[in-house]
Amino acid sequence: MLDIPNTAERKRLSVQGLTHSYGGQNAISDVAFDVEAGEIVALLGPSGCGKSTVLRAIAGLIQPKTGRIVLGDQDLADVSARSRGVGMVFQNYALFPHLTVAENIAYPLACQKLPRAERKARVEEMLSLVRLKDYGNRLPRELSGGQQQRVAVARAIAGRPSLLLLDEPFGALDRALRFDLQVELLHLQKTLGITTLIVTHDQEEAQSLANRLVLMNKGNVEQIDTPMAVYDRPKTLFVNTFIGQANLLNGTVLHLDADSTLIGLANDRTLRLPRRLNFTLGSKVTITFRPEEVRLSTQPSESTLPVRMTVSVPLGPSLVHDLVLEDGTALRASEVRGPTTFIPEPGTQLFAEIDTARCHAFPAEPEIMSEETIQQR
Ligand SMILES: Nc1ncnc2c1ncn2[C@@H]1O[C@H](COP(=O)(O)OP(=O)(O)OP(=O)(O)O)[C@@H](O)[C@H]1O
Repeated sequence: MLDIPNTAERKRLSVQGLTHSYGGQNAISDVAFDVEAGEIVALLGPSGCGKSTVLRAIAGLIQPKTGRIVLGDQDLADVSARSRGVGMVFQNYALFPHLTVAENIAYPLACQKLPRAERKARVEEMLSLVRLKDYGNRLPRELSGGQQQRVAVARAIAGRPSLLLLDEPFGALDRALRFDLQVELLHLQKTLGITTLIVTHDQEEAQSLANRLVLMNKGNVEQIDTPMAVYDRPKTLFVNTFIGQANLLNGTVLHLDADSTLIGLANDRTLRLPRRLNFTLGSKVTITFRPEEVRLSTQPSESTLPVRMTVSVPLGPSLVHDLVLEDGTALRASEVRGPTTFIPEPGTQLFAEIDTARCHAFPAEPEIMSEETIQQR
């Protein structure tokens, strides 16, 4: 990898109160977040939540109804898409099919009216950077998907943008190649220090690439945090179920003490959380916990819930157990597999102990209660 100092001026991106609608329907509402200079942030959320709309507004491809976008100390409201100093990479590469790799990379430089000699040097530099030194004379169709995407990245950064926007850049590639390109992109981004915003619906991609995640749902931002904080301390039920797997139990607040809360579950079962929840007595709540926070045993104790084994599946180093509670609610438990790990037969009666210190509680949401109780993505 080349050492290229000062390829672009590092700039902070600030998105404030961004709202946009298509045909009267709000696609995004009051979206606000910052990307620090040189930082990589992922915009993450399910299909249709408004991620691309945010990206398009930042790139200047659409004019938002309200809100401000500031790059460095410049408000971009009156700056054309071309003059924003933004490099973009899309899922479908969008290379010019009739131009060679080198000509594709040189294209934005020609638009910038960079002198020919400098253009040539910059193309060489970019080809080295994305490890395609000997491919300059090929046409895009003579490259693999991964190589084409590397050219798209090279073209996006050739003009030394101060902001790089990536919209599902590896969505069309298979898993192994995705991973390789993610590692490469990280390396490139660190080398160049370009402020980067990546849009993805793939939580693993977001978690492995980004310093911070912006979680979007139905046009709104629900949480902005580091990947670990989002996993460990989700602020909403949506975030909790979208990132990683979560078991959901519906219950009612039965009793509140100074340092514990008793939750009533189906079949007169109860769960005691070791803290006072911020709910009133009688509130309907949804209690969540991760599969790795469930321990199974063959003997009941005061704090266990009876469960019946549906199936146990070995997944690489772990063993994943699908279970049902007495009322039919599905429950998933996982454990690290060892040489002596016991794999119970389907139908076995077991007892689940939930790590109540790590449970989260949210106001019950009727539409989620009627869905499958274990959310898997
Ligand atoms: N040009 C358009 N005209 C009308 N509605 C649109 C247009 N573009 C997007 N929308 C709608 O706006 C909402 C947000 O779309 P957007 O493309 O920003 O979502 P997204 O999170 O990027 O989704 P995906 O991951 O599927 O690309 C969706 O409901 C979508 O149907």
